[in-house]
Order: sequence, then structure tokens, then C-alpha cells
Amino acid sequence: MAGKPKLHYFNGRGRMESIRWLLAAAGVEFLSFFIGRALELFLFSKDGNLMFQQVPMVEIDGMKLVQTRAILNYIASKHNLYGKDIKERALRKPSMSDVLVLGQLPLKPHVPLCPGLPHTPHHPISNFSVGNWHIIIFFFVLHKSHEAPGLMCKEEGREGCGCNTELSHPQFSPVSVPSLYPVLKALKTRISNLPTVKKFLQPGSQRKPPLDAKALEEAKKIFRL
Ligand SMILES: N[C@@H](CCC(=O)N[C@@H](CS[C@H](CC=O)c1ccccc1)C(=O)NCC(=O)O)C(=O)O
Repeated sequence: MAGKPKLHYFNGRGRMESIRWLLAAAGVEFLSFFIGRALELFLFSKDGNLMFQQVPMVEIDGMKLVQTRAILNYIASKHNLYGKDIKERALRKPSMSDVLVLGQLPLKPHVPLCPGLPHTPHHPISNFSVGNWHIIIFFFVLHKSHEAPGLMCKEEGREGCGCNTELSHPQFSPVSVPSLYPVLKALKTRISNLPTVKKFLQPGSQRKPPLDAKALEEAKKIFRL
């Protein structure tokens, strides 16, 4: 039996957080290996560990998986958190893509890494407007799913965890999003009350807090941003 998955990333939330959430929701214990300097990342990549010289990378079942969505797909498929069939999967995939886009909005390469500011005035498209558009689509998918409950499996699957990760992002403060979207708020509550997620939300878990200024500077140095 393969050992625990090994997560390689920097010691912060970033792109690895939804993977941490999904593994936690699946009840899978994992090990974290933190890259603290640009040189470490370079040497780790030079040894052939990173297919695209980027992290997140997850060692799981004898593989070195990279690309966040591919990793989420594998974990969700393996642990039955990705819909009951290909139709449900196809219906739900766009909503997950939206959730991942939402989470990255403040972190676009042309926008310096920032600890979840609600929007960046100099950004050509205000995060708020794009974020809302995606939320409206996601809301529609979510709302439709409530008309056909089968679309969201009981654990709410990978979208739910992804959604919770993003909704726990400072830019989606309780004031700005869940209060406006009761269906999202209900999803956030349902996910948070899953026993495995509830445990992950306890202090001392491997969940990462939003980037503070210090962690932001460290991430910029590691990834040469
Ligand atoms: N398509 C891939 C992309 C993976 C990716 O962009 N990895 C980066 C670190 S994460 C990123 C850093 C700033 O953009 C970040 C850090 C914090 C929050 C969000 C993103 C990396 O390894 N950069 C080294 C290099 O590109 O040389 C995937 O979905 O997994």
C-alpha cells in the first residue's frame, strides 16, 4: 500500500490549499515538504521532480503529479468526490474551474502577489466584477444542482472544497459574498460541517492562513516575482 501523499510547495496557502482541503475532506493524511528558497526550488526541479519546473507537486501512488487541476482531478476521482458519472462530472467541472479562477484573481502574474485584497485598482478588470460574474455562474450551477440534488454528491466533492477554500480567502469576506449568496453560504456551511473538514478547520491542522506581508515577501523571493 502506497504511503501518505507528499505535498511539495512553499509554506503558505497559494495553489496547494485546495489540494490540502480535498485530501482532508477525503480523510487522507498527507505529509508537507516546504520549499523555503529559490535555490531549493531550482535544485528540486533540476533533479527532475517538476515536469514544468513549478509547484505544487504531489507524490502519490508512485507518481509525481503537477498542475493543480490535474492533482485535484486525480484525488477527487480516487476518493469518489467527483460526481457519480461522466455527465455529473461534465456539469460540475466548469463550476470548479470558476472557483479556481476566483481564487487566483488577486494573484494574476501581472498583479503582484497580494494577501487577498478585494480588488487591485490598477488591474484592467476589477477583480470584483470578474469575481462576481464567476460567482453568478457558479451560483446558477449550484442552484440548479439543488433542483437536481444528485448533481452534488453528498460530500459536495471537489467543487465544494475548492469553493470553501476560495470562500475562506480574505477577498470573499463574510460581508461581501456569503451574505449576498445564500446558496453559497449554505454550501460553505455544509462543507464546513463534514466531519473530516470540521477536523481540518480546527487549530493545529495543516490548513494555511491567508498570506500575510511576511509570507508574501517570502513567496515572492522563492518564485522570483
Ligand atoms: N498551472 C500551474 C501553475 C503553478 C505555478 O504557478 N506555480 C508557481 C508557484 S505558485 C504561485 C506563485 C505566483 O504565481 C502562487 C503563489 C501563491 C498563490 C498563488 C500562486 C511556481 O512554481 N513558480 C515557479 C516558476 O514558475 O518558475 C498549476 O496550476 O499548478
